[in-house]
Amino acid sequence: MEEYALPLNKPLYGELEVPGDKSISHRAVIFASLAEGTSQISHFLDGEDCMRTVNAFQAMGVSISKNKTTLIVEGTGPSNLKEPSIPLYFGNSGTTTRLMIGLLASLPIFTTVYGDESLSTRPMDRVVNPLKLMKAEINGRANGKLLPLAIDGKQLHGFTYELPVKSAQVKSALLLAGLFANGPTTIIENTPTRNHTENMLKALGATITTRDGNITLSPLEQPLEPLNLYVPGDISSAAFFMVACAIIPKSSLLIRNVGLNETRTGIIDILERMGARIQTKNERVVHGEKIGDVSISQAPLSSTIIEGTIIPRLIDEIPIIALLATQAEGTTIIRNAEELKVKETDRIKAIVDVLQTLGAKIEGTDDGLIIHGRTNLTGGKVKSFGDHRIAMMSVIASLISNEKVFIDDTSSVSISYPSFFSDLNHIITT
Ligand SMILES: O=C(O)C1=C[C@@H](OP(=O)(O)O)[C@@H](O)[C@H](O)C1
Ligand SMILES: C=C(OP(=O)(O)O)C(=O)O
Repeated sequence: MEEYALPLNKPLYGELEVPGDKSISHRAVIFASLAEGTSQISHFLDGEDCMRTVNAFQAMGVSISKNKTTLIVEGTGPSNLKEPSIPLYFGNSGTTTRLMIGLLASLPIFTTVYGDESLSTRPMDRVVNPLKLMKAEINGRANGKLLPLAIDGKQLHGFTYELPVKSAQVKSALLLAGLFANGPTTIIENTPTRNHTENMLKALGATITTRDGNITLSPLEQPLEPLNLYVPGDISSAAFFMVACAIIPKSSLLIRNVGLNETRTGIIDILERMGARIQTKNERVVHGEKIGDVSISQAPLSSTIIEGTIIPRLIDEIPIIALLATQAEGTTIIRNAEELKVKETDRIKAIVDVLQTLGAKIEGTDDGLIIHGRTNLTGGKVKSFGDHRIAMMSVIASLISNEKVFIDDTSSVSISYPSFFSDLNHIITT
């Protein structure tokens, strides 16, 4: 058990820039590798998940070098990607896996892909089944539902597909496959999910239209252009400190250069709605993505209902939003968030387990959570289930608990936020 003897209830104060956005970092490596020529990606997130994507392209012969958080990618173009001689290991990263399955299915190479224990339980049929409709040849455990998978890549058929799950990973996998198909691909999305793939494809010269939830992509006729990209700060990482500031008295923080793409800013809407003092400033568009500074300070909070189209706009922030709700007056209800059950762990169960242990009044439902606030959190021994977002939520909970919180393992923070503890130490007042 690790001990969290961080200064309890000390305000957070100052300025900070969080590491690059995980979703954009993955996509930047993929498109830079598919482009022909040299790309430069600065403020890249060098967390474990994004490095899995880097390693996959290195195994296919792409030269990628990293100097601090700047990546130089010598894109080979799709036809020069080599067949990897060993299986590709995707660790804990759902995004790497789903996106790469889509791409690999459409390239003329044979690959096998696998992951860690958590990833090996996560559903892959959500990408494998539609790819099979495009005539992909993919086999794997449980009839292709689970890793490991063997992918016999070939030219696929363009198609029209209505997404049955609210998932940007599925959408992106099919768009990547569609880039090299023999006709256009249309994805119908009833609830908008993060649109970084579409934004980047547009910026790099692909023919793609997005209207009323219909995304239509034409196969590439010429190579993608190399990128020169600054990756905005990850709002999903900033969310931990936004919430910490909202619940610790006398806190005040400015987080600079945060990605403010509207498909990701549900956390800001919820903080505003619950009464936190939060403002975005200095908004601008950098390489097709909105970016700005976020200032936040503590204020009395009230409960809310979180459901419907906002859910994909804050899906990864639900663990920290649950903690926020324990500090708000009244009952907060989260619905339509069944996707939480197939993340790194069943996050509905994990959130309830951690917060109940710390004395919160919280129950899980089939598609969300009910949280009765406001409660003073006690200390206790909690398990993070090897899930980075549960570990970081538990650390923030320790900051407002009356007694010490012991967390079994926090090493998973390096999956999405390797500098989480040093950033926290930087803004914590002593
Ligand atoms: O496309 C992406 O980069 C991501 C999409 C989301 O997953 P789903 O598409 O499964 O909802 C999110 O939870 C994940 O952290 C990153
Ligand atoms: C769900 C997440 O990531 P992934 O699906 O890429 O593993 C996450 O980062 O919270």
